[in-house]
Amino acid sequence: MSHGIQTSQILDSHIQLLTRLYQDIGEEPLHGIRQAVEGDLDGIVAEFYDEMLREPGSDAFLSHDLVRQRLRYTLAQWVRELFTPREPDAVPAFVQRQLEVGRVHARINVPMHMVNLGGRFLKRDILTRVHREHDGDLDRLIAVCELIDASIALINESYLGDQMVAERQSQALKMHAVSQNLAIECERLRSDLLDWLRRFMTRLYQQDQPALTPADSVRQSDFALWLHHKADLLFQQEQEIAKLKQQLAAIEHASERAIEVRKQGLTQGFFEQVEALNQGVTRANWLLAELVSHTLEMDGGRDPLTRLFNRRFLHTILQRETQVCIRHGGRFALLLVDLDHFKQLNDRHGHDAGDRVLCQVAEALSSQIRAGDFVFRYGGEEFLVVLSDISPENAQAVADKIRRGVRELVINAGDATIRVTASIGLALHDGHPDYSRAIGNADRALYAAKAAGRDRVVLADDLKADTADA
Ligand SMILES: Nc1nc2c(ncn2[C@@H]2O[C@H](COP(=O)(O)OP(=O)(O)OP(=O)(O)O)[C@@H](O)[C@H]2O)c(=O)[nH]1
Repeated sequence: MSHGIQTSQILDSHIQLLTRLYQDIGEEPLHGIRQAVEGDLDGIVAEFYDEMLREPGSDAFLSHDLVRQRLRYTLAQWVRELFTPREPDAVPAFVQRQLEVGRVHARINVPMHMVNLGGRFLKRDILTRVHREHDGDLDRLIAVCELIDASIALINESYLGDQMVAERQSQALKMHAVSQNLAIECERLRSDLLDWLRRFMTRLYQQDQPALTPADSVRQSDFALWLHHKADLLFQQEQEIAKLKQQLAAIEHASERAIEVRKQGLTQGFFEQVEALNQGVTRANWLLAELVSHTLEMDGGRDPLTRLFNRRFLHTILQRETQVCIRHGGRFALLLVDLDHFKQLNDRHGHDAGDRVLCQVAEALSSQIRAGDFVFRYGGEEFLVVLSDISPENAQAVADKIRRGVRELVINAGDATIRVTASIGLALHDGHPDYSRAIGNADRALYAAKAAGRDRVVLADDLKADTADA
């Protein structure tokens, strides 16, 4: 998931603010606050939890046993850390930890008003204790408010950034069809450039001394206007757009040269120039088509090689699966499928053969799952299968079927035939609101499958130590 929304400027201002805050409050008052809090940290956490659970809707992300256990621990840590004196060089790491809290909230889908409410409960509880311990010392009370507010602001900032990205992704998923307009626009532009070329050539051939005005320049074509005014807004591939602009400049140059040499008649040099112009236009049209098809693939969230989903919609899909499971019961399963010794395969048979293997494995995976399941290309030779609403036994059976399916593939690579195997880590969603736990579990199971000799399925639940973070 992208965390790019927190621009460095915003981060810097948070760092500066907190650095100043810690300096202004000073060590001694902070120790005092911490002492007052530390004396009854369990009480503060318990009250917080009880109060939050009284809020309608909070059980969706608070009622899981692991959350309960972990929350007690992490909240206590958070409070302790907030009121610990901090040297300026320790502030950036502290800021990063607050941002991470916001990201977890976004992943779990905790509504922001709940976070703010939590902040208010904490403030009230902590202020009460500091007031009692320090005889209502105003400076300390203000320090408590300022530190909690600054930290909640950071958490919310990062939460909003991630929610915005998630919202954009789910909009994009829904609006996928709209991007098809781009393909139509691309066709129109390509034919516009060809039209320009035809008009230009007609003039060149008809007139010995072509009197071309600036309006005849390729710069004035729809293609050029679109490229200079709109392409930057539509596409993110700056380098490709820059190439296209260079190509347009080359066409312009070739057309000016063609006018010059035409003045000497229909010479060999003229025909060479015409040929250069033709090639320039063909290349520009090719570059445009590449740009658009790449964008359509990215927009559709598809991996260009295998046509499987890329990671783009992973967050949206897993978050929805998690919510469905929490609301309606049932479990989903994750299979992390990694091809064995793929590097060797590439080295022995070449990268193209490796690509062919990936495509066939992708097809095999897609053919083994039900209509409501998803397959993602998760990384180079790694795939993630999401099996929705499935029992542990059935998930295990699908995983085995997939493993056997990969094993049975015979892929032709020139003279050779290639066989592959896959290791699979299987994890069932355990009801925890943060789906990244299930991914972590599948990852550990995959690692165990590799370590145990590959070409096998390992179930995360069978691993002894579950070191996942809640
Ligand atoms: N042909 C091809 N190869 C790729 C692609 N993406 C990643 N790879 C290659 O996949 C290989 C993965 O190698 P490793 O991560 O070392 O894993 P491995 O060789 O499969 O070994 P194990 O996973 O331990 O069994 C690398 O050599 C990558 O270059 C791709 O799109 N096409």
